[in-house]
Amino acid sequence: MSGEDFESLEKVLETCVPEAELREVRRLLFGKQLKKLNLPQSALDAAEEQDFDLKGYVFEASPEQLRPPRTVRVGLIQNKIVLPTDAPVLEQITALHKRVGEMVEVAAICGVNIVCFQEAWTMPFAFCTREREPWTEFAESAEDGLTTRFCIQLAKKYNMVVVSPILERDEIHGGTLWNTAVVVSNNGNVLGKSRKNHIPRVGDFNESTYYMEGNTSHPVFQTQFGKIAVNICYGRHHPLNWLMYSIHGAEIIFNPSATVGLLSEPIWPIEARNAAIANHCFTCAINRVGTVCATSHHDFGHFYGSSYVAAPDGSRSPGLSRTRDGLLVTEMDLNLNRQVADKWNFKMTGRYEMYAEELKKAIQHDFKPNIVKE
Ligand SMILES: NC(=O)NCCC(=O)O
Repeated sequence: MSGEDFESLEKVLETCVPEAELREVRRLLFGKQLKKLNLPQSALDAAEEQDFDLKGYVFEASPEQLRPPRTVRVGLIQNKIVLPTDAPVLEQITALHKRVGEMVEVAAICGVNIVCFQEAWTMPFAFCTREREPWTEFAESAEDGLTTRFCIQLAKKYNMVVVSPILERDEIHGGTLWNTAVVVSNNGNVLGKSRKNHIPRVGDFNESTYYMEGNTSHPVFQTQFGKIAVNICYGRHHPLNWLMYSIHGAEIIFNPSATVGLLSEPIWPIEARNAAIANHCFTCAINRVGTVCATSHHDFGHFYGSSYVAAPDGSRSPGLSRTRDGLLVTEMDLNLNRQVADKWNFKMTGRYEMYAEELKKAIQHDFKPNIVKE
C-alpha cells in the first residue's frame, strides 16, 4: 500500500477514525484545526475540469493593537510531467508551461499573491540517471531563459510573485549548471535567484554529477507581500540551512523538492514543520507526483506529492494528494511569526555566539571533541 494506491494519510484517518476521536487525533497530529478557505466556485470547477486537486486553508493570528493583519495568500503547485521523457526537449518544456500556467490561472482566481513550483519543474526528474543528454538541454538562463520569460508574463498578468525552481545554465561562468530558484516579483522583475546549497548523495539522488553546492548563500527576497526565501529540496535535512534564511529575515521559506516514498516519506511531514517551529516562520514543502524518473533508468519509485504548509505555532495544513496534480492555497497572517516568537523566544534564547565559537573550532582538522572522561 505504500505506492500509488494510497491516496493520503488524511483520507485514511477520515475513513477509519471514529468521528468522536477524529478532532483530537487531528489536533495531536497536525496542531490547531485550520479553517477551510472559501474558494471561488469557478476555481473549483476549473480544477475539476483540469483534473487537479484544489485545497485551501487559513492560518489565523490574533488581532493586535498596533499592527494591522499582514495577510498573504500563497499557492503551492505539485504536478506530474506531461509528455513522455523521450519527446523533444522543447515540447516537454512547453507542455509543462501550459499545464502549470493553467494551474496558476486558477491560483489567480483564488487570490494567490505568491506561487511556488516544485524543484526542476520544467523537466522530468533526470538527475538519478547520471546521463548528460538530453537532460542538460533543459538548463536555461535564470535571468532571461524561456522559463523565466514565461514566469515574468505570469507575474505581470496576475500581479503575483512567482518562485520558479529550474535547472540553470550560467553562461557567465563557462556554461556551468546549477539547481536554482528564480524569484520574479509581482511587477515582473527578476528579483534574484537562490541556488541549492546542499547536493544529495543518497540512494539514486546523485545530483553532484550535474552541479555543485550553491554559492548564493541564504538570500531573502523582499516582496510586496513579505520576505521570502527558498531552501531547495535536500537543504531541508539541514537545520542550519533553514536557520540562516530565518536569520536573514525570511518570513516564509519555500522548500521545492523531488523525493520518493521509500527514501523520505516518513520524515517529510516532520522536517519542514519542525523548521517552521524552530525558526518562527512559515514553511512550504512541495514535492512532485508521478513515477517517471527518466528513460533508461531502473524503477526509481514514486514521487509522493503531499505538499503542505506549516506555521510557526506548529500547526500545518493537510497535505495534497500523494498521486494527483494539485494546487494548495493557504492564507496566512504573517503577524503570527512575531506572536509565536514573543511567546517561545527561540531567537532570544538561541546561544548563537556559543555555537559560532564552537563550530569555528569543530571545523578545524585538529579539533578535539569536548568529551569528559572518568
Ligand atoms: N532532489 C533532491 O534533493 N532529492 C533528495 C532526496 C531527499 O532529500 O529526499
